[in-house]
Formats: sequence, C-alpha cells, structure tokens
Amino acid sequence: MSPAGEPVRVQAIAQTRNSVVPPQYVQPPETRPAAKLTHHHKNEAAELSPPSINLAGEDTGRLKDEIGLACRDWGAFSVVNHGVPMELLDQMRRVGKSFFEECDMEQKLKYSCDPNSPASEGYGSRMLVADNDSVLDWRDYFDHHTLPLSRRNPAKWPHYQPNYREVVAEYSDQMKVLAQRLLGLISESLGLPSSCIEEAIGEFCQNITVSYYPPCPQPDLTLGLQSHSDMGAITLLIQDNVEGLQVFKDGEWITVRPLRDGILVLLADQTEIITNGKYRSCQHRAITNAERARLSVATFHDPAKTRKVFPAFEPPIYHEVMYGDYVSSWYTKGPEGKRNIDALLIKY
Ligand SMILES: O=C(O)CCC(=O)C(=O)O
Ligand SMILES: [Fe+2]
Repeated sequence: MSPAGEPVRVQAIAQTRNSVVPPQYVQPPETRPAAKLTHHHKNEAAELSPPSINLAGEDTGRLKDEIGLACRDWGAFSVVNHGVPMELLDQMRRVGKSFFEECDMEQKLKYSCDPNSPASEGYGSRMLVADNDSVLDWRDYFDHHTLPLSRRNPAKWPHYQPNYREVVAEYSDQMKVLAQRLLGLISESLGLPSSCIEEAIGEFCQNITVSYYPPCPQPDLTLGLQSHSDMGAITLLIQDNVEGLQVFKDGEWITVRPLRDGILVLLADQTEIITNGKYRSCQHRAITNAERARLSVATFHDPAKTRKVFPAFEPPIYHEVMYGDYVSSWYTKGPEGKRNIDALLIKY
C-alpha cells in the first residue's frame, strides 16, 4: 500500500521498466505458467481450443447438440453470428483500452475502487481485499456495476472518453440479451425447459470487468490472473488480439485463441450447481508476456446475493447455497482453482 492507502498499480510498476518483478508477484513453482502438470504430449493440446459455435444456423437441434457437447467437454465455447454488432465489440475494447493507456494516473485514481471491500466498483488491482492475496496478479482492472438498472450509475464510470458511458451501457444491455439466450439453449441441451437456469438464478446481477495486463518483465514467474472459476452463472468474454487467457482441460492449460468477432462463453459455478455437475464450470487463468499489454472484457451474470441456488436434478450432488454466502467465502479463502464449489459437494 502507498501512504494514501491505495494499492500499487501494476501499470505503474511496469512503467518503471525494471527487469525483475517485485517479490509479491512471483508465483511458487507449482503455479507458474510452465509448471508441468501431466504427461500429455504438448503438441496435442496446442491444437485444441474451445469450439466455436455459429448461433445463426437454422438447425436448432444441431445447435443444442453442439452446445451440450462443448459444455460437457470444456465448460466453455465461443459464439459467432451472435447478433451483437462487431462495431460494439470494437468500441468496448477501444474505450476500455483508452482508459488505461490515455489517462494519466491522477485521472485514473479519481475512479479508484474501495480497496477494503471486495468487488467494489471502479479502478483496482487486487481481486481479494488487502492482506488476503498470497501472490498478487499482474493485472489492473475497472469493474462496472451494470445490472439491474438500480445498480447502474454511469457517473461512477470514466468520463474522459466522450462515449465511454454510452458504450458500456449499450454493451451491458446486449450482453444481457445474449446471456439469456445462451442460458435458454444450455437448459434445453439438458432436456430442461428453456427458462430453467434463468429462473433458478432470478434477475441478473451483471458486472463488467475490463482487465488490463501490462507487459511483464518476467512472464515465466507471474500470472496475470490466478487460476479460478467464475462464481456466478455465465460469463461472456471478449479479448483483444493478444493471447493470454488459458482454460484448464484434462490436466493441461490451453490457450484460447483470440477471435475478433467471437464472444467466449464461460460456464460459472452456479450453473454447475443448477445442472448438478452435468456441466462443470470452466477453470481458467491469464498469463502475461513481456512485449505487449493485453486487454479483456468479462461480463458476469450472477444471482442476487439473497438468492438460494440448488440443483435441478435428483439426487443433488451439491448443497443448496445462498449466493451471498458463496461470494463471501470465495473472497475470504481465495479461488485456488475450483476449491469453493468443491466444498459444496455432498458426501454420500
Ligand atoms: O483476462 C482474461 O481473459 C480473463 C479474465 C477473467 O477470468 C475474469 O475477469 O474473471
Ligand atoms: Fe474469470
């Protein structure tokens, strides 16, 4: 912490051009990007990426089959022809990047989040509250509270770019529509009524996090974002053209190829609970590189804090959980891969 109580921004560290990262950012050997995990042949995995699914096709039977397979195998897939204008995806990336790259630190700090309260809105660097992070992520972010509309206050979003607030609001609305459609298809792919998962979640609580990963002098020792699965129901993610997102599949970390017109869908923990583990949430992380900054925009769709979530199938393999309790324990213990959802498994 600096004297003002502000955590140090990763971008400010990167700008010092030191050739070593501060010790708090050094991962233990077992979580470093190149840590050997299994005996698979490396090249096998390099060819793989979560499937890309065309949402415009006429054949809804085929669409549901493809989605079902992707959810079962990966807990993740990309969608194309999703109905969101490519220009809006580009604008969202552009305004997000301009905040980090065109504003000076003083301008950015005017929008600082509260470092003592998890997931507070604004500009931040730490996912967990101070003292709780064992190793720090090589990432700065801006978190926007976007839905329901009662949580949306564009005055809390940067005003330096003339259309920033309009772009985020429009992007939020379009992501909600897409998330609803996808949850419908995902429900149907399991033989459930189309509204099943959405009704189990209730009204969406949506947050949009723009993550900015400055170039890192020691990418082999650091992570942009530690291994985790998202807590809510479904995450829709876009990235710029710099690789860095990895998903964990069959004991391997697999890099997700960036697609300019694609939107990556990540199943999150509440969907795993509702589907009773038929579909598992996607474990993922971000790695860094020494040359180029990287940007991603993740749109999270979560239940309200007071919502009770439980499996839609018998016998349940997860305990019912009040979503707010799930979030608190996630922030208290840290993600460490999927340990939080594993803790809900019923031991028969
Ligand atoms: O930067 C990325 O691609 C991943 C971001 C992410 O996983 C998150 O914000 O939860
Ligand atoms: Fe995530």
